[in-house]
Amino acid sequence: MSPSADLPVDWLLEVNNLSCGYGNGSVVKDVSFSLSHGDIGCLLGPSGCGKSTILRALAGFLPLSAGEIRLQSQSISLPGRMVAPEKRRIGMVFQDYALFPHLTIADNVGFGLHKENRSEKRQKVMELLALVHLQDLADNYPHELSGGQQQRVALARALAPEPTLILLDEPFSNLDTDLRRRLSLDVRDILKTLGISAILVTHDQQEAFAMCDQVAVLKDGSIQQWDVPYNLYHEPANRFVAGFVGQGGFIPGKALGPDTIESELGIIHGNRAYKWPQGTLVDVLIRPDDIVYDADSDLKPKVVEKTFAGTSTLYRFRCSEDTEFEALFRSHLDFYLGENVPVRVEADHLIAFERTA
Ligand SMILES: Nc1ncnc2c1ncn2[C@@H]1O[C@H](COP(=O)(O)OP(=O)(O)OP(=O)(O)O)[C@@H](O)[C@H]1O
Repeated sequence: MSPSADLPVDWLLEVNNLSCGYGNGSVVKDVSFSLSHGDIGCLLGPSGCGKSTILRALAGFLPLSAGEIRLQSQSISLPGRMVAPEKRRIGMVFQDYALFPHLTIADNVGFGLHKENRSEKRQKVMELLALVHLQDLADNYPHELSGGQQQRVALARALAPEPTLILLDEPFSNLDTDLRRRLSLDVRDILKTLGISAILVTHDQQEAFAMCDQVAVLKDGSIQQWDVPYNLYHEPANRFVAGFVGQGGFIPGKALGPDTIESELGIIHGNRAYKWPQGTLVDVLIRPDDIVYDADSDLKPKVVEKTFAGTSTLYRFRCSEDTEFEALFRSHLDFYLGENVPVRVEADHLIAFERTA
């Protein structure tokens, strides 16, 4: 859980109004967020939005043009002043593992350990390898391991110097879907067990939601919302977040009252009051799980697309040219293309934005 806003917080990481980029241009603009001790944060967004650039600034590889980065209340980056990367106590795990091919797994993990004597080092390395379930492969070489195993070694190596913060740059993107799901949960467990905070960069929102306590959704170098996954999905701050996070699309509507909207799907009541005057034209977010099958409903949109996905089927329905939406039904509810299906809206969260065009 994140601390409540009215309590004084002992932040591990504070990023205040950070701007940075390459050459004279700013790629990241006025980014601010804070991470508390033991939390896992995420930078989520489309390709090119600046996720890795923020990570490079956190690691100390990129100077700031404005703002400040503080770690454990110490300033580590300001315009014109940076603590060197190796002095930050920040570990990194990359997409391509970046293991040394000529070193054994044990030597890879122990590479950054300089203070310990030989036997202390071996003991620490074996403890870390046990943590990532690879103690039996200590004397093997990287090329003898699978991608998932190599990424576990990379994590163990990053954890060895006991960093304050770990940065994970798309660490699972070279792995197949099943493995990346399992490994992301394993990594979360390991970090939580050790109480180590992390920032994960990913464009996979399922991974972000499963692994992280706080997520920043980025667009064009700016944070659109920094929040817990539940709020990003159910309380998106703007239209971009609403469209980027989760499935769903917008249908046109008209405000009848602060929490009531009239649309081709009927009157939609919500859980929040908006300040629009009555009659305001709005776009309402409809998620596939907001639509339920109801044999008694008079609303009977037509199936225009159908995607079978095993236990469920995703339907695309059309009421009119302006009003199309998706619905996810258990696959025993089997309808044919062109069929008119009785449905109704069952949305706990009313998400709508004033229509701009
Ligand atoms: N070394 C560089 N020199 C100049 N421009 C760069 C450099 N690295 C990245 N950029 C530019 O900065 C912008 C943000 O890149 P960044 O790698 O931070 O995006 P990203 O969100 O991590 O994208 P992806 O998900 O594709 O990795 C892009 O427009 C990119 O072209």
